[in-house]
Amino acid sequence: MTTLQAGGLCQRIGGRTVLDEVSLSVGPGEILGLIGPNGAGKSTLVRALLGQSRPDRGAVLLGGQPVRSLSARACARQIAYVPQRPPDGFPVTVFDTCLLGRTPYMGTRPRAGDIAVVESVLDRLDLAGLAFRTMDALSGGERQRVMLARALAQQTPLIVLDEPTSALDIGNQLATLRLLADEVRVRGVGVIVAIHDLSLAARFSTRIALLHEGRLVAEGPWKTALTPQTIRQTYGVEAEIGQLRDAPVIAPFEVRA
Ligand SMILES: Nc1ncnc2c1ncn2[C@@H]1O[C@H](COP(=O)(O)OP(=O)(O)OP(=O)(O)O)[C@@H](O)[C@H]1O
Repeated sequence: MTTLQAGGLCQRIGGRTVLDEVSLSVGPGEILGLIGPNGAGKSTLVRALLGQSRPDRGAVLLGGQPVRSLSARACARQIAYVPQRPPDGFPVTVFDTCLLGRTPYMGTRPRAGDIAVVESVLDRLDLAGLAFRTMDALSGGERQRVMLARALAQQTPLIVLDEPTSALDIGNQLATLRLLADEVRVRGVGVIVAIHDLSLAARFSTRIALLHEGRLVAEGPWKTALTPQTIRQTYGVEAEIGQLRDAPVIAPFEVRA
């Protein structure tokens, strides 16, 4: 199985340091929850991990190879990506959008196996009823779930998701994270998920990476990475941390004066 490793990533954009010596890795069977306030550098880090940008310093290795040395097809066979903002809607059906996830394996046309994978993923995400609706005729949350379906159809050992639950109601947020946890448990994939909900991040991640002003300020199990001190330091809020039915609950109360 494939491991994604980043070492010493530094990036300056517009005269500001947005990534500062960031090192992390994710391998099979892990969910790394990437958290941090707005502007902390999560999306910038995700772009570097995917080989979509070239950091000023540091390296990203995918399966031991520099990610930017791999062809788009080789990369897409190893990492699926769910973007922060699904495309606004374009007149392509949900089915064909998911079929795009099979592109790294296809010749000029899909085979029966590709169609079967897409059908099965749409069933699993309860999207079969929308299969022949076009993307521009979907709600924001439905579009976001189709992007997740496309990533699952890609059947990669790694999945990187940038705020995949931002447009979802609480039921679909929970369903999405449970589905990722199942992928990790059943298929042994490795997941990096950037997410703002600290309770869900703590509950579903095997490790948390907390970014602040481009620096990794804490990394490890949620109980050590998410403390009242680290939350105060990064978000500027006073938070209470508790548990309900064994699930962590992290509630913000006061914004620090
Ligand atoms: N093209 C750009 N030009 C100038 N600044 C940029 C550019 N892209 C990103 N930045 C800045 O880099 C910083 C990190 O942005 P990034 O999108 O990685 O943050 P984030 O942690 O994903 O934030 P959010 O939670 O709001 O999505 C921000 O201050 C942002 O304004």
